Amino acid sequence: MPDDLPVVVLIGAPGAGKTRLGKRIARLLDVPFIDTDKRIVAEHGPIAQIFEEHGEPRFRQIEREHVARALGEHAVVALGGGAVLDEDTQRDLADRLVVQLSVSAEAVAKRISGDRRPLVTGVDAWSALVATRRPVYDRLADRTFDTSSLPLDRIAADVVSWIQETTND
Ligand SMILES: Nc1ncnc2c1ncn2[C@@H]1O[C@H](COP(=O)(O)OP(=O)(O)O)[C@@H](O)[C@H]1O
Ligand SMILES: O=C(O)C1=C[C@@H](OP(=O)(O)O)[C@@H](O)[C@H](O)C1
Ligand SMILES: [Mg+2]
Repeated sequence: MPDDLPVVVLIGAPGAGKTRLGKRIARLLDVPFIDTDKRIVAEHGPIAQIFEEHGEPRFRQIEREHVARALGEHAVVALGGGAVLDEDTQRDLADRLVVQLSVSAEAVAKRISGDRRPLVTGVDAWSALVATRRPVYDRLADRTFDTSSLPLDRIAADVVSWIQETTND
């Protein structure tokens, strides 16, 4: 894998586990971990506040800048769930190794209760959001791993094995 490209990019629904699993996958592979949302928050403050004060389009603009930068770094990169809506990001992801993390509505319900994500106000809102995005996630992903029922460590190990098989070909 070239030094200036991500080892893997994680995409998928909010609550699928991109942030948590990304951290574990990076640790197992001994490479840096980048969560684009974390960088956005460090620079601009809480995501809910950006949405409130400047609106979603401004958040997507800021997000695109951070995604573009992260996609040029050697790391495990976890994107926010809506980052793939950007057409430039879709183009960029076409030649990166991309893993989609998926989760069922039943499993996500527990994970998103009391959530601070502005677009995820409940399971119905989550389901509607994911239904519109699913074709994009599916089109961009080289492989999908479901996170609904297995423990995080097991999924991280499965993703790492797959990355190693794929990149050793
Ligand atoms: N495989 C899993 N089993 C149980 N809980 C999980 C699993 N993956 C993620 N979670 C939980 O779901 C919540 C959302 O995970 P997070 O990594 O923030 O998702 P994302 O970044 O995809 O929105 C966290 O509380 C996390 O602990
Ligand atoms: O799905 C979305 O549009 C969003 C998902 C969040 O990230 P996670 O998918 O990591 O929760 C975060 O980027 C923001 O609240 C918007
Ligand atoms: Mg996340």
